[in-house]
Amino acid sequence: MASASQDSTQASAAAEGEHTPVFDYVIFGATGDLAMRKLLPALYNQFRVKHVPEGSRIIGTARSDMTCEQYREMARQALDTFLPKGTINPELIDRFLQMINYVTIDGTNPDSNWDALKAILDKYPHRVRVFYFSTAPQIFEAISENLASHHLITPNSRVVLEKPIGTDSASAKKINDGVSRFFGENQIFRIDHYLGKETVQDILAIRFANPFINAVWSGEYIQSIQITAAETVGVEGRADYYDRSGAARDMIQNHLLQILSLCAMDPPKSLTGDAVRDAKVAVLKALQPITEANVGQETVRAQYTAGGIGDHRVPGYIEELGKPSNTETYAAVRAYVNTPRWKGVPFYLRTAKRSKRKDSEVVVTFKPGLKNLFGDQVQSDYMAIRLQPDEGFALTFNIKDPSSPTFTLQHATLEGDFSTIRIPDSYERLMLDAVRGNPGLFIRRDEVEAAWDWIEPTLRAWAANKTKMETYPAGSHGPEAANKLVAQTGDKWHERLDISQG
Ligand SMILES: NC(=O)C1=CN([C@@H]2O[C@H](COP(=O)(O)OP(=O)(O)OC[C@H]3O[C@@H](n4cnc5c(N)ncnc54)[C@H](OP(=O)(O)O)[C@@H]3O)[C@@H](O)[C@H]2O)C=CC1
Ligand SMILES: O=C1O[C@H](COP(=O)(O)O)[C@@H](O)[C@H](O)[C@H]1O
Repeated sequence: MASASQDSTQASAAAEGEHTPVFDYVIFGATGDLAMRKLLPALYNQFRVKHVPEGSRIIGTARSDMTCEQYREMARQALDTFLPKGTINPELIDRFLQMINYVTIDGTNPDSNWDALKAILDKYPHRVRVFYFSTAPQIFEAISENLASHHLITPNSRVVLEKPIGTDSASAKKINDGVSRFFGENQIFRIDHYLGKETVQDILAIRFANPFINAVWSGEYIQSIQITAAETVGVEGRADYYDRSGAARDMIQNHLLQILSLCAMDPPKSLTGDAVRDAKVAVLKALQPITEANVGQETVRAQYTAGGIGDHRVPGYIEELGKPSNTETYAAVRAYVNTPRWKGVPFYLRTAKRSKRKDSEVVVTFKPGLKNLFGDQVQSDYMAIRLQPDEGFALTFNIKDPSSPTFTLQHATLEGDFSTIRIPDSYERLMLDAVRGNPGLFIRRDEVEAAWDWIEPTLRAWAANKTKMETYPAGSHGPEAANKLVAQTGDKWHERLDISQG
C-alpha cells in the first residue's frame, strides 16, 4: 500500500513558490453560515500554519448591528464549533481574532456605513484587497457598485464570487455583466470549492505526470468514466435555496462538470490559469447537447423518500420540506464529449443527497485486455480517484494467481492512501489564491456560461416534466432507473465497496 506522511500544506506551499502579500480581506455576509462554517476556519488554519503574513486584516460586514468585540465573540464560537479538534489552539485563536474588525453595512444601500469601511481600508491604499461576496448573488452588482462609488476598488483589489452564479444562462450573464461593470475579469475570482480540493487537482497530476496513464487516456483504451458526488446529508438548513435549485444546478452544473473537464481535456499548453481554463472550456463546448428528444434516455432525476442512514431514520424530501416539490435531490446524466479523444465514450455524472454513504470519486473503467489469450476471466481494470472521504486512489490489475498451477487470472488492487496527511480544506487554498492573484482554481466567465448552456435544456425539460421524477429511499444508492441508464451502455455504477473488493 502506498502512503505519504509529510504535511501537505507545507509541501504544496513550497512547491508553488508563491508569495502571499499582506492583505485586507473584506467579507460581505460575514455573519452567515458559510462565513462561520468555512471562511473563518479556513483563514484561521492558514494563520495557524503561518501562511498569513503579519499585519494582514479581516473585516467582516453584514447588516446586523454589532460591535467588533461582539463579532469576534461570534467568530470565536464558530471556530470552536467548526474547526477540527486537533487544530484548536486558544492562544492562537486569540491572536487570530485580533486581526478581525467588523463594520455594519447594508451592501445594497449607497448611504450605508461605507465611510467606516473606507477609513479602515484607506490606511493601506496599496495593499491587496479581497472583497469576498458571501451573500445572495442577486446583490453582487449592488455591492460592487457601492464599492466603486465609494472609491474602494483599487488596482490591487479582487472580488471573490460565491456560487450560484445564476440559475440559468441568462441569470448567469446578468450577474457576470453586473460585476464586470466594476471589476475586470482578471480581478474576478468565481469560487468552485471542488477545484480547491487537493484530490481534484490530483486529476491533472495523475493524468499528465505519469506517461503510462497519459498514454492510455482516450477512448482507444477507456470504456467509460463515472463521476460521483454523493452525500448522506439532506438539505440541512438550506431548504429554501435547495428547493429552488435541485441537484443538477447545485452540483452538476458546477462541481461535476468541472471534474469532467479536468478528466476530458486535452493537455493544456501549460499549467497557468488561462491555459488550463482554455482546455476546460474546450471540453464544455464539445459536450454533445442533451435535447428534449433524448433527455429521457440520457438523464435520470429523483427525490428521496423516507429511509435510514445507518441506524438513523430520516423523513423523505417532501415531508422534510412540508410541501409538494418538483425538485430533484438526485441527478444522473450520461454525457458525451465530441472530441477525437472521446468519441463514443460515456461520461456518467451522478449526485445525490441522502445517499447510502458520503462518497465523491472518479472511476475510470478501461477496456478489457486480450480475451483471445485469457478468455472471459480477464476483467476490466479500474482506476478510482477518491476525492473524499478516504482520499487516495485505487488501481486494479489482472495478475496471474501465484497460488494456481494453471494460468488463472486474479484481480489485484494497488491503493494509494492520503489519510495520514492533513489535507487542507479547499477554502484554505482558494481564499489565499485570491490574495495571491492566482486565478487557476477559479472559474472563468466563459466556463460558467458554457456549463449553463449545456445543462439548461435538461433543466427546462425536467421543469416541464418531460421525464419522470423517480424516487429512492434515503440511505440507498439511488433509483433503479440510474442503474438502467449505465447498463444500456454496458456499465454499472461502482460503489466504493466494489472497488476495494477489487
Ligand atoms: N452555506 C453554505 O454551505 C454555502 C453557501 N454558498 C453561497 O454562499 C452565499 C452565502 O451563503 P450563506 O452563508 O449560507 O447564507 P446566509 O443566509 O447564512 O448568510 C447571508 C449573509 O449575508 C448577509 N447579508 C444579507 N443581505 C445583506 C445585505 N443587503 N448587505 C450585507 N450583507 C447582507 C447576512 O447578514 P445580515 O442579515 O446581518 O445582513 C449574512 O451574513 C450564498 O450565495 C450561498 O449560495 C455556497 C456554497 C455553500
Ligand atoms: O456546493 C455544494 O457542495 C456541498 C458539498 O460539498 P462537499 O465539499 O461536502 O462535497 C453540497 O452539500 C451543497 O449542497 C452544495 O451547494
